[in-house]
Amino acid sequence: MSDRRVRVRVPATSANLGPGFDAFGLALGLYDEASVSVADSGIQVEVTGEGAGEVSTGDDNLVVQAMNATFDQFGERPDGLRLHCTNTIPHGRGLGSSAGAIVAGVLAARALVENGEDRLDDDGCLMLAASLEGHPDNVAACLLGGLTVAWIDGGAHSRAYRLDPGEVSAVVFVPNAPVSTQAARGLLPATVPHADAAANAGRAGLLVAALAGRPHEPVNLDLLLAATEDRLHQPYRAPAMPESLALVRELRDRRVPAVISGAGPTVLAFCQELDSAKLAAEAPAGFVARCLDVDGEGAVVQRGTGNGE
Ligand SMILES: Nc1ncnc2c1ncn2[C@@H]1O[C@H](COP(=O)(O)OP(=O)(O)OP(=O)(O)O)[C@@H](O)[C@H]1O
Ligand SMILES: N[C@@H](CCO)C(=O)O
Repeated sequence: MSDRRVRVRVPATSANLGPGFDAFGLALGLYDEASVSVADSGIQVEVTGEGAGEVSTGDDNLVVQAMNATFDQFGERPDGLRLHCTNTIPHGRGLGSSAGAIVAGVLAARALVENGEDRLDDDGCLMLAASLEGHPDNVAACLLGGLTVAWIDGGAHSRAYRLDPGEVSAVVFVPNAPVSTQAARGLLPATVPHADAAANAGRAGLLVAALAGRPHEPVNLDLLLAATEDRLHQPYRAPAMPESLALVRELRDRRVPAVISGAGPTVLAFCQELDSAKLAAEAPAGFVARCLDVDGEGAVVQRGTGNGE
């Protein structure tokens, strides 16, 4: 092991953004932090904030699983680990908590291994994290920050392209109860009508143009309204999150570009920063609203600073 301590900060992410199912991701300014130190024996996990008292504190903790999967790629596991997670990303809400946990684990393990960066490059981390998560959209945005478009080459190799979005803010409306990604994916049909796929392809292209067309200039929200239209996943998920779909419809009727964030049930609405507080104040009963900036940094690793306590 090279460093015996490391701290990793990972952003929340919103996947899909409407038409980009399993492809688009946006990093948001809400963060989890994992502090890890190598110990002589055993695994000790402490969690504060989101997930405390709920997620496992054993070997099957998601951050630990991702660390062990990464150590196994290097063919070396430390004798013991201390992990302290300080979480603010809510779980099972469509804000990329599982991707954050996986990316934190992969990057922490790589930083703890001798010459880790030379032996597992950033593309390798993306591939490993995506294989653990099952799809690449959230992990890509979590690793790289900004707006990401992810795809899978040859059925196995996850890749991603990062863009800087123009000036835009997000308000997330987070419902009280979670819906697991697994359950929300279970609602999707095996096939979709060709017309729906064609409609989504056009909107997905428009979304990249609308969000990333002019860095440092305000995003055109009228264009973004059209660009965030989706037919591939949101309608099928309505039975699991009817209030969220109703809120998406209500906001869109008022010309606010709103989507289901990731697998839901959070609703993400795009706006200009000046309007975000007003929009958040209109959160209906059952939702807690937060104004979030886009994160441009992605995951950040600090060596020698994790105390694992
Ligand atoms: N920091 C964490 N530590 C341990 N386990 C976590 C952590 N974050 C998420 N998890 C696990 O992942 C589950 C949530 O994952 P899930 O994929 O269902 O939702 P999500 O990632 O929050 O949303 P989405 O994938 O739609 O963005 C939690 O219930 C928990 O088991
Ligand atoms: N693309 C994924 C994101 C959630 O992890 C989905 O919608 O199921």
